Parts: sequence; structure tokens; C-alpha cells
Amino acid sequence: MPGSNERALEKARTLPADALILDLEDAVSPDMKAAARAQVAEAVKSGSYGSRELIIRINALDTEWGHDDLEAAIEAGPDAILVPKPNRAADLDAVARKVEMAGKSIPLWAMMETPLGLLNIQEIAGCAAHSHAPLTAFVMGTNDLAKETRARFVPGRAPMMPWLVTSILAARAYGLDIIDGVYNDFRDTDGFMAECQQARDLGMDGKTLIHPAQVAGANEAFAPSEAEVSQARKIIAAFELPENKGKGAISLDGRMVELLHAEMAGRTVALSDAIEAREGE
Ligand SMILES: CC(C)(COP(=O)(O)OP(=O)(O)OC[C@H]1O[C@@H](n2cnc3c(N)ncnc32)[C@H](O)[C@@H]1OP(=O)(O)O)[C@@H](O)C(=O)NCCC(=O)NCCSC(=O)C[C@H](O)C(=O)O
Ligand SMILES: [Mg+2]
Repeated sequence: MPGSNERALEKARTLPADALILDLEDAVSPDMKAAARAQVAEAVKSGSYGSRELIIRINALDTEWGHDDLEAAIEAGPDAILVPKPNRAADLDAVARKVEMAGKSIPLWAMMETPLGLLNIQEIAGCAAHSHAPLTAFVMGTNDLAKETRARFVPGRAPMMPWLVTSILAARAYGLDIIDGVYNDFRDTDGFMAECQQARDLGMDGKTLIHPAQVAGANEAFAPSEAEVSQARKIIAAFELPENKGKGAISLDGRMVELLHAEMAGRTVALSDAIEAREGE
């Protein structure tokens, strides 16, 4: 949400979103940058967003606002700092060094949204090694990618598919989370749900949202369904049977199930338990 939008910052305290990105970059006009910076820092320090993760998206360090944003973010201490438009690992290294010099530990997230950034994605993903400011997530910046490449938004996103799957591969290879880009037409529920389901099926961990009306749909699409959770529990239980101890592959309801499926089932159940715990808060 735009860091300059006081009402949105207030409303976010009640939204069932896992994480809130408080934006100082493209959603904030130049004349509002300083006010947004102060307001966002205040919001992060307030401690009034419950278990929602708070992420500050700063302006890039090569802009006139970047260094002030980064100083304010480091001082406020969000759950992560989102770095826009990195083209190479050095762009994240510069942010990580400042965090380290301030004696703080704050993870970094990176917007993948420039052609050069995508070409250098493996080098950027390798930034995960910083101890004080490890890179922990990619966020797809599909609007900037459309602008820079001239690709069009079409149903099914065929023009963007190579960037999405390459980014997922890089994220998984380096142990990062990856969150899909935004869906601009926030009144088009069917189109939004189709894109959430596509992102989930590709392997994304979630979707960035621009409007409260999108939160429930994203939660539904990215949470394991009841059928998936019950199947996962069945797989785990099957491997725990005495007759299956020590086996790497078993037959369950006419299908081969391997230990790797039990591992995947464990993740599904853990995700479902985490969602349930959050709903109980
Ligand atoms: C898109 C919007 C400008 C629409 O705003 P508006 O017309 O005011 O919406 P509504 O009147 O329907 O709002 C209803 C209520 O919801 C609150 N609201 C609206 N948006 C948000 C939000 N994002 N977070 C929290 N609350 C929000 C309104 O205040 C209303 O509240 P109430 O008073 O109770 O009725 C607007 O939604 C908006 O600004 N969205 C976010 C824009 C943004 O953050 N853009 C940056 C992210 S996109 C991006 O990063 C792209 C990426 O970099 C890339 O390259 O792809
Ligand atoms: Mg962008």
C-alpha cells in the first residue's frame, strides 16, 4: 500500500493478510516521499499490526530518496526491506552493507522487475549469503517488466511465463520465497482468481495485492484445500504403519507414494496448521 495513504495504513491493521508492504517507491508521488517515509516508520514502530509481517519498500539507492528511505527503514526495524529494481547483486550488497554498518539484522526482499535483473537472477539469488541482511524473498514486478519489455498483459500471461518460471527456479535453487506480481484490475474477481491459481500451480508462495478486495481470494487460492490436507495426513499415516517402516515407496489407493511425497505432505500439513493458528489469533 502507498506509504502516503494514512487510511490504508490504518485499515491494514484489520486485514487478514500475512504481510503488508508499506511502499515508499512507485505508489508515492515525489512531493509525498518525505511524509510517507515518516508515516511508514511510525507505523512500523507502533507495534500495532499483530502477527502481520511488515515490509518497507524503499526507493532504489541511485534515486534522490533511496539513502534517506534506507536509513529510516533500518531505524524502524521492519521484518524485511524490499529493494526495487535490482539489476545485479551489487545493488543488494550496497543495501546489506548499510544494514550491517548500522549493527542491525534485517532480511532483504528483492523486486524482480528489470530485464537486466532477470538476466542476472542467479547472481542476485546468491545474495542469500549476507548474514546481517540475507535475501529471503523475490517479489515479481510484472508492471515494470511490462513497461520495460513492452510485453502485454494477456489472459494466461504467456508473454511473462519465461520470467515467472525462471524466477521460481532461481528462488528454489537458493532457498528463497517467491511472491507473484499484482493484478491491476481489482474489480475483476474471475481474472484475479485465475491468476492466483496459475501462480500457485507454478509454485509461487503467494501474491502481492493492491486492494483489500483481493485478500480473501488470495488466501483461498494459496491455502491447501481440505481435500489436500486430508490426503497429506493419509500419506503421513501410511508411512507410519509398522508394515511400511523402512520403505521408500508404497502403494496407497492404487497410486505409488514415495518418501518425497511424505515430505511434501508434511509441508502441506504444516502450512494448514500455521493458517489455523493465525486464524485463531
Ligand atoms: C488502486 C487504488 C488506488 C484504489 O483506491 P480506492 O479507489 O480508494 O479504492 P476503494 O475506494 O475501493 O477502497 C476501499 C477501502 O479500502 C481501502 N484501501 C484501498 N486500497 C488499500 C490498500 N492497498 N491497502 C489498505 N487499504 C486500502 C480504502 O482506504 C477504503 O477504505 P474505507 O475507508 O474503509 O472504505 C488503491 O487500492 C491503492 O492505492 N492500491 C495500492 C497501490 C499500490 O500500493 N501500488 C504499489 C504496489 S503495485 C507494485 O508495486 C507494482 C510493482 O512494482 C510492479 O512493477 O509490478
Ligand atoms: Mg515496480
